[in-house]
Amino acid sequence: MSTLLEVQGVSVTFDGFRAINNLSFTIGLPEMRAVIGPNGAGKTTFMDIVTGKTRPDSGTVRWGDMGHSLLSMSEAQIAQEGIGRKFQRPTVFEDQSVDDNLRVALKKPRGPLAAIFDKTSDADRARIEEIAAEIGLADHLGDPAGILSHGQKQWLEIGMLLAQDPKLLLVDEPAAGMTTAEREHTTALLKRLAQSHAVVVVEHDMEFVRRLECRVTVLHEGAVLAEGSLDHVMADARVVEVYLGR
Ligand SMILES: Nc1ncnc2c1ncn2[C@@H]1O[C@H](COP(=O)(O)OP(=O)(O)OP(=O)(O)O)[C@@H](O)[C@H]1O
Repeated sequence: MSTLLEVQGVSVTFDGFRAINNLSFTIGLPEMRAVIGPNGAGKTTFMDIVTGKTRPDSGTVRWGDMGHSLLSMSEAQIAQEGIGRKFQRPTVFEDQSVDDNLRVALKKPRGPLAAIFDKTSDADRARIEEIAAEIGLADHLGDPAGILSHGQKQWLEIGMLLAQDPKLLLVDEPAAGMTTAEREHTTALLKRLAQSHAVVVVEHDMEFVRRLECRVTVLHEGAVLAEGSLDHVMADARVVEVYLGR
């Protein structure tokens, strides 16, 4: 496993309030990591920093073998580098088919002619089918995304991220609102993806985190409070305090 992302000594202040406080965080490739922490711990702000939406006041964010700084890149450049983010609410194109949703998400140079003639090459076709099989929607390629269940929409959005060939996937509360069967499917999908990607899952649901069977980072007041297996961090008195002491 090599280091893919290294956040070091990062701080962010909003109107005098220090939301991220000297945060350091490293993730390798491949790896699955769960990030947990009470409300306001800084989980969303952490993802905003990695994707370039929020710029830290101090610290470094390095990426890849060459340790390129993400802080000098735009949000679009960071996405291009291979960082994909999935927000909690699915944002698929409801009127378009599953197939079309995946096709528009494919990473490739799109000149004006490609857009006009809308050609799908054999390689694109194969990639769409491969992704649809991976996310469990191979039998739904012709269906409008709007008729999919909540869970299926979430998987489609993960598929749309995969179409961009990311190295790192940031996934915000993937299990929220899912049925038990959908949660199991999601766990299996994320675990498979983590064999060849870095996957960071921000999640409040401890049962879901347990099923991911991965290293857990606990954030509190914008810094890492504890790190290790879920059992390890949950046995830490400081972690118990921040969860139960409020
Ligand atoms: N743009 C902003 N302006 C002012 N304060 C902000 C801003 N963004 C975040 N904060 C504050 O920074 C702190 C960290 O917020 P953040 O959303 O990162 O926490 P979180 O761990 O994702 O919380 P939750 O689990 O509730 O989503 C909070 O106290 C929040 O109110």
